[in-house]
Amino acid sequence: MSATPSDAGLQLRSHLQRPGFTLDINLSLPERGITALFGPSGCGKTTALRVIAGLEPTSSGRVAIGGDVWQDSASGLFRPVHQRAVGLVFQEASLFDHLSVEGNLKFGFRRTPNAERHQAWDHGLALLGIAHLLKRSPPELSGGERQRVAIARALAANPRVLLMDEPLAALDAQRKAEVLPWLEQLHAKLDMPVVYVTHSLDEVAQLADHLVLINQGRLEAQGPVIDLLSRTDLHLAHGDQAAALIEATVAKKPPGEGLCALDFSGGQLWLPQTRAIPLPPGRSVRLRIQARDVSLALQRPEQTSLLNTLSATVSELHEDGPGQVLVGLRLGEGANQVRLLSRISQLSAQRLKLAVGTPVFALIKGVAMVR
Ligand SMILES: Nc1ncnc2c1ncn2[C@@H]1O[C@H](COP(=O)(O)OP(=O)(O)OP(=O)(O)O)[C@@H](O)[C@H]1O
Repeated sequence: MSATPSDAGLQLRSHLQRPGFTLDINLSLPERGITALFGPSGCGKTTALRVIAGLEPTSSGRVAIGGDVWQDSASGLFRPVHQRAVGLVFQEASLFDHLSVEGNLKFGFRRTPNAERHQAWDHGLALLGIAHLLKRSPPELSGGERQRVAIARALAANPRVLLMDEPLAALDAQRKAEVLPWLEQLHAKLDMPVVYVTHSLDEVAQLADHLVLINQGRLEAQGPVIDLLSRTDLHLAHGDQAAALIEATVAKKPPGEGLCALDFSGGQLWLPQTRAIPLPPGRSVRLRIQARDVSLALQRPEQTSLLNTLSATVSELHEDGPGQVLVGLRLGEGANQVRLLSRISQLSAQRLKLAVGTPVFALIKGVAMVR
């Protein structure tokens, strides 16, 4: 069956009943990029991943990728896990200790047609940066290296979809930071959907292109991660972790020694140049701006050490915890408008007489370049 635009990605419709838990979701995921499944513990993220993999035979519904149907309760079709082209990566890298890294990767190849092996081998080694580890055995690898080998092994099977269940959860902060850049490039370099279960908003901000929010077995929202993180009707925009993401481009001219300028449709942001080699002009980056790092003023402050002050318009106001207000802001014009969040005290909002439509200046104390 050939793929049509409507079914080119991954379709998942599942109804599954357990004592005290029901999964009832209907998802349509893009054919490329990283989709993060996010939600509280026990909401059904791992179960959704297992349904895609064919590990939950009691689930009724439909699973299809690119027009290839793996499960369809209406016609009684259920392909078991070994007949679904899925790459699986778990919290703990389940490598064979008695085999070298090379042996583990070759095991991943066992169902890959010979003609496809050479390219998949080179691709996997380069993508995960593990060519120098081939002769080692798994006990001789760090936790981060083990996970990179586990991902390469999952890719060696030439899957249609890569399923990752909290692949960084068992690693300490330093190892996580070591593996994240490798995961980050998967979204651009893999020609397949990656479904990524996580508890970490940092990982969502850095890795995800698309976000699926699950709550108590049900779909709360799904869409591009940039849209969802700043949607004030969703819980992610509230509380101390609230932050907006902005896609920007490195500008041609640095604004000063040791600084980097980033253009986006709402203006320009300046950041300290933290890398020894300056980022090339035109390079796309993703920025994360926390709501608590955005203050508001009615006039542009003339004398301030802050690097970034942007004109914006108040688009929403919501009470957000005791004495706090979450302010939704719009920057830029028309279809290219960008959303930002600001969390200020209720007293400040009253003093500034903020209302929807008030023009303000957003004073930005911190900007993190997350990718
Ligand atoms: N093998 C099982 N048998 C019975 N119930 C299960 C089983 N595995 C999970 N559950 C239950 O199903 C529900 C969903 O679990 P699931 O592991 O999918 O959640 P999760 O969102 O991945 O959680 P976490 O973030 O804590 O890993 C929970 O109520 C859980 O207790």
